[in-house]
Order: sequence, then structure tokens, then C-alpha cells
Amino acid sequence: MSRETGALRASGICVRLGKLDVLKDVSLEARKGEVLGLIGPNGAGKSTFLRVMAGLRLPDTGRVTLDNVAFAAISPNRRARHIAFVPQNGGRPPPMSVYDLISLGRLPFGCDLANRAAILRAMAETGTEMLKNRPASALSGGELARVLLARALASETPYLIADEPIAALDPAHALSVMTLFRDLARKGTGVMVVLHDLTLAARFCDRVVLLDEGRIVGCGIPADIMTDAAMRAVYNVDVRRLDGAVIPWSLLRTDGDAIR
Ligand SMILES: Nc1ncnc2c1ncn2[C@@H]1O[C@H](COP(=O)(O)OP(=O)(O)OP(=O)(O)O)[C@@H](O)[C@H]1O
Repeated sequence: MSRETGALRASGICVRLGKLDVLKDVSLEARKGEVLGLIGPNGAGKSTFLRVMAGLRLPDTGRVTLDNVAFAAISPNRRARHIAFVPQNGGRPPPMSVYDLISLGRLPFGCDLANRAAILRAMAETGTEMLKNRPASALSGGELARVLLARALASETPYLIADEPIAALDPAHALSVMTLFRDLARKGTGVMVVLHDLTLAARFCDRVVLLDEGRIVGCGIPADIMTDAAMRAVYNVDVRRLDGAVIPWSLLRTDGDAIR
């Protein structure tokens, strides 16, 4: 693998869980320097795909490569130095301080002098400095979400993969995180993020991938993918638009008419 990390590519990914084909031949390239949004209804397979892209789940068929090297040939530690992951639901946090939890993001790099600086940067970027001495187990849902993002940011990896990182955040923190993703992308990071907030997805993502029933049904710039017809077909909602943002507005009846 070259020093300059190249593309993160998934080809022909299939995952079957129980009796369900959760991912059906999904191929996608995440690029450094862009915010790639993954959108789609509940159960579409977004989290499963993100975990495959992060190397946390093996696909049944297909493969993921980083800089043209298959994940199978990359050690977990080396992979963690290139791809940081923010889980959708961190579960019960371990009994440790927020600072210690965030510092776990430096684990793949061992103990080097850059550790503290990277941890402090991650806390500043997520506004979690004032939480640093608190027990992680005593955080609110939104605070914990920001701390888990800080843990991933502390790794300062070329790719950041985040599963619904703003779902529990208030509007100010959600905007702040999306702005941070844009800044990271501007500096060269590849950000791949699952979002249910279509307004923020349309506004902040360079490209969006629309996943439905385990298949990619659209991939491109938000204006091309988040069309009224696609939003109706996939989410069964009618949308309104404001300054290019897509705002879910009303549910549709089975005949396709809006319920107002
Ligand atoms: N271990 C499992 N065994 C069986 N089915 C599973 C398992 N894990 C996930 N699934 C199913 O796979 C499908 C895709 O799940 P996934 O979490 O990837 O969806 P998602 O698009 O992230 O949904 P959400 O928006 O609700 O988070 C769902 O129908 C889910 O019930």
C-alpha cells in the first residue's frame, strides 16, 4: 500500500443474514476529499454496508479494497490506521472517562507523542472538551454520539465512516458536525456517512447513494438522485424544496396522493 492512501472500493458485495438478502451486488467507491451520504429507508442495508466498507463485517461474496489491496491482505490494525468508524449505536459505554474513551481512537498507532494533540483536536472539533472528566456512562445520548465521533476523529485517518452520527444531535450540533465533515473533506478526508436527514444530506453531501432493499437505486450529486419521484418511490413521502434542500413534507397514500 502506498503512503498516500488511495480509493476505498467495494465490488459486488452480497450479504445474507438469516433468510434475508440484505445486500445484493452492491458496488461503490468512496473517494478522498468528498462527503458521500448513504440514504435509504429503515432496513435498506445501510449499516450493514457501512460495516462491510469499514472491514467490520465480511461479505458473503464480493470484496473491499483499499488502494487496490483487498481487505483480506490488510491487518485489522493497519486498516484501523486508514479507516475510522463511528457506530450507529455505541451501546453501553465502558466504565472510563470521556477523555480515556476518546483516546482509544489512538490505539492503532501505539503510544506516540502526537497522541495528545490529536485527542485535543478531536475534542475541540466536537465540542467535547468540557465533558472530558465525566464518566462516559453518564452522558446523554447526544453527548455520547459526539464523544464517539471524537474517538474516531482522534485517529485522523484518511477515511471516516459514520453511521447516523447526527441522529441524536440537536440542530446546532447537527449543523456543526455536517460542517466539520465538509471541512475534513476539503482537507482531503473521505467521509462516508449514513443520514436520515434528507435536508442536511442534500445540502452537505457531494454525492449521495440511495439504497433500497439491499440495492443501490441511485448514486450521484444530490440534485440528480433526490428527485421527487425517487423520494416518493423509496420513502413514500412527498417533498418540498428550499434552496436546493429536500424537506420531507407529507406521507403518501397507497394511490400515491399526499395525505395533507
Ligand atoms: N443479525 C441479523 N440477522 C438477521 N437479519 C438482520 C441482522 N442484522 C440486520 N438484519 C436485517 O438486515 C436488514 C438491513 O439492516 P441494516 O441495519 O443494514 O439496515 P439500515 O438501512 O441501516 O436500517 P436503519 O435505517 O433502520 O438503521 C434489516 O431488515 C435488518 O432487520
